[in-house]
Amino acid sequence: MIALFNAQQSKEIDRRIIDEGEPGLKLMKRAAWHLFATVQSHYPHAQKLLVLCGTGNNGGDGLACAQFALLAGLDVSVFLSNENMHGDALSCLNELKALNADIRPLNDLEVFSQELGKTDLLIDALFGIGLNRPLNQASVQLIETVNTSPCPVISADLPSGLDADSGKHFGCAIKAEHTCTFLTRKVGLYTHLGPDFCGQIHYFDLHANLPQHISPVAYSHELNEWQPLIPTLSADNHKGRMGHVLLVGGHRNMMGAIQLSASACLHSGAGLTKIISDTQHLIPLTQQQPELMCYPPEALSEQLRQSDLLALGPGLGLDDWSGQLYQTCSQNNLPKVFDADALKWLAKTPVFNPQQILTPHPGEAAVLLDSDSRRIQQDRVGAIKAIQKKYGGVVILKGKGSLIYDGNRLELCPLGNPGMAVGGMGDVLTGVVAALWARGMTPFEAACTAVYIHAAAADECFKETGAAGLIPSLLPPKIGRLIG
Ligand SMILES: NC(=O)C1=CN([C@@H]2O[C@H](COP(=O)(O)OP(=O)(O)OC[C@H]3O[C@@H](n4cnc5c(N)ncnc54)[C@H](O)[C@@H]3O)[C@@H](O)[C@H]2O)[C@@H](O)CC1
Ligand SMILES: Nc1ncnc2c1ncn2[C@@H]1O[C@H](COP(=O)(O)OP(=O)(O)O)[C@@H](O)[C@H]1O
Ligand SMILES: [K+]
Repeated sequence: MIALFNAQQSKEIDRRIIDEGEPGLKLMKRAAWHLFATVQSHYPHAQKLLVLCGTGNNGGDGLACAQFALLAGLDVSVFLSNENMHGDALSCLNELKALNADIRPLNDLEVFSQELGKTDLLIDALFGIGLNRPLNQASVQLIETVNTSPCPVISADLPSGLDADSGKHFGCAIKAEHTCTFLTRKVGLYTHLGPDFCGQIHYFDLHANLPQHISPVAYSHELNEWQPLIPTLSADNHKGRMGHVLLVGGHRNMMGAIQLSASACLHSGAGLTKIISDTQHLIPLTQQQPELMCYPPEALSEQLRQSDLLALGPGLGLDDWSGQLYQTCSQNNLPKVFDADALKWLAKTPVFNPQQILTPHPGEAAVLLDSDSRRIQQDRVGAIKAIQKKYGGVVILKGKGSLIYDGNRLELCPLGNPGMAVGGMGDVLTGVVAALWARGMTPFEAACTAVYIHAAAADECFKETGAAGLIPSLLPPKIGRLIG
């Protein structure tokens, strides 16, 4: 399990550690030592190092790293955005000056660019967690110069330009091959655009005693911490114990959506997987997957009485046919998983219900909050909390760094890959969530376990097929194996 913090908490932790007697300069030197050790282990042949330093303590990390590199015999050039430094960063600057280091002001982008062309590796120490406003034009141009150069980058604490809280950037951000992050793991490294900019993340606690009473924004676990929570099967197991799931959706032309959910639900171990769908789909659905029990819309009320859990939305549609099914389902008090079009129906007449799991992607989250997906992505943590507050239950906000929130705990799943951005991938997740909840897990555990297993199955598949070959129908058998 790892804990994820935002910038304000990270600053508070930093301050407390210093207040308790650990000098800031010592922490800075340790951070710099890890930066330099990362240079040595990942770029052992680098001879010429360029260190890009801002005016804050992030710049201080860079200056202290420059000192280690210089003492180790590397050819080091330091570019300073501004000489206006203070505190520990100023001490590091003075130490470096005493070594007659090559320190230059960043006042000519052309000179910087030429130097970068002769460099084996860049240390990015321009901005850390102190970045709190949009970058000015000069900083944007500087970062773009770095990003268009072939020179590899190690970022100190986080890629400069990235928002430690949300994973958005403040105009643009440095694209690093490695990011060495210190004291806390920042949530923005793991969600939204963060993973695109960070490269490989290395965490260093700087041998400090982290204060325990600051609760993190979110946690992240390993897949194998969720798997043991899946109920085990007794020798005299029978299908009545494994949950009866009713899936509702699959309007005309959208049979595939409900079919994918149903297949995932079956492979996740549900005792009975039943479908209410367009009448024309009933025979093909059964022919393709004989284990499924398929019913026409007229059988909905009867089947609601005979099921443990309802999953509503994949391929449901938004017309009268869909609306009638939605009305009947929403009035029923079975536990419910809402996905896809069901979320759009829910947004029309919001109801607070603790017995539900909502699975929006950012576009659907925007509908639920009457917002737009760009704003959702810029503050995914804020968005999932707002949805949960408005609608209740457990919410899964999908996308890179999928979040799961129950009003109390926030989990971030770091697994998954961009090949998952293909129609039908979310329908598969719905089936897994429904099956695990119906099998007796708590809704939060079912949601987390399903998200991790779904993403892990997609990562496994990606290794075999690549991104383009990763299609949702390949996932259910892999999901079955991961569930066991
Ligand atoms: N004890 C410590 O002091 C430690 C600090 N550490 C480093 O210190 C960093 C935090 O240091 P700071 O709080 O000084 O923050 P930063 O080094 O991120 O920089 C803040 C500076 O950048 C300026 N700034 C913010 N947004 C800007 C923008 N858009 N355009 C131009 N300038 C902007 C601020 O006015 C301020 O001067 C961490 O990220 C980490 O790298 C680590 O060395 C761990 C220990
Ligand atoms: N870039 C990505 N990285 C990780 N996971 C992703 C990425 N893009 C999509 N996903 C995952 O793929 C699934 C897509 O779901 P969704 O958008 O609802 O698809 P659909 O509605 O077509 O079934 C979600 O689980 C989401 O988290
Ligand atoms: K940085």
